[in-house]
Amino acid sequence: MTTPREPGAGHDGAPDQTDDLFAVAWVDDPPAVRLLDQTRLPGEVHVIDCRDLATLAEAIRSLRVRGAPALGVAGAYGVVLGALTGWSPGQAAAELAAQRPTAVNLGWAAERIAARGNDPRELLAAARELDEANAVACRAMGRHGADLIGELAATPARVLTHCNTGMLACQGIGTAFGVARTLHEDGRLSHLWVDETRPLLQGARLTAYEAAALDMPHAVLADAAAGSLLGRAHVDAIVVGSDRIAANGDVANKIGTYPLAVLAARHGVPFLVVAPVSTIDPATPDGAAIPIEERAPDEVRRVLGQVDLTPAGSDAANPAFDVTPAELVTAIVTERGVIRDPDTDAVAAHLAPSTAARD
Ligand SMILES: CSC[C@@H](O)[C@@H](O)C(=O)COP(=O)(O)O
Repeated sequence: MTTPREPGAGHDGAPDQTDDLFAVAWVDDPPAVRLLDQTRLPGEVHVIDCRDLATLAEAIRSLRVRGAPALGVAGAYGVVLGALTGWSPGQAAAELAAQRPTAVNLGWAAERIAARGNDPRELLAAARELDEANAVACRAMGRHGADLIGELAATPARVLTHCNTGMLACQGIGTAFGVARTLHEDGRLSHLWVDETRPLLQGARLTAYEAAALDMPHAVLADAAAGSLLGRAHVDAIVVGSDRIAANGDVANKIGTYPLAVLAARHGVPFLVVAPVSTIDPATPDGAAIPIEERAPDEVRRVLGQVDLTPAGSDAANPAFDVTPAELVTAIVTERGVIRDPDTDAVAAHLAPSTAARD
């Protein structure tokens, strides 16, 4: 199956060259959470329909759907699916949230939908609302982030990013990738440097796929090459997403993000974190309290499950995320605007006007 959306519908109402791309969709008959299987990209555009919670849970665990905001949408529709297949909404939310412990959007969205009661029609309406709000938030983040780069760096800018934070991770145009895309649409992106993002290569496989589909000037690099590019002044700004932002502004994101923040500080380059307000978790006081997902050693020992890299007897460490201390973050960009020099007070002030938007 390859055409999950109406041709030309776009992801936020605006037609683009990536209309066949999506992360998550709801299907009515028979009820299913439809996913574009991201483990098969870029080679194959393959769609799967999850008709029960166990199938969806496996898909989330194995990164067929991934990226914090898209996980939130999958969790939201997952609660609807659960309610239609014999689960209580609360149990369904807990089951889904347990699959990816670091990405706070998953549990947040699932619990938010579950709190709406037991009527599947009511749950579906709420999940659809959340899905659509994501796309709107992405556009706002893209604009705020692009304008901030225009202020902090020379444009057209050479931007470096990590992992995949585009429409595959978000449904809308993306978080960090949405900033690069907005710069591109403005004619202010000179080049996008794409970290390959070991071990699962979300940058090489997914971000490059989206950048190519949008004709964005880009190049993939080995993660370890970022320091060389910064050392030679080939990077004007680093822009990343996040899976959870603590109340003090510490940021969890894909493993390899923290070294980029250190490099950015060393070279005086702005380090921007772009994420919706729903990624800020006021219940997590600081980075040390963020649960870090440990994944299977084989993801490191074998290339995409196919080629052995290490001798049979070698163990491997595979933390999926790292934590960047707030002091290394130039600014956090949300759909509401910019948190400069984030700390506990600045984050609280950003949330203050309408905590209801997150709760
Ligand atoms: C907009 S997405 C922000 C993060 O979710 C993204 O940078 C990331 O780390 C994704 O990790 P993944 O393990 O692929 O789900």
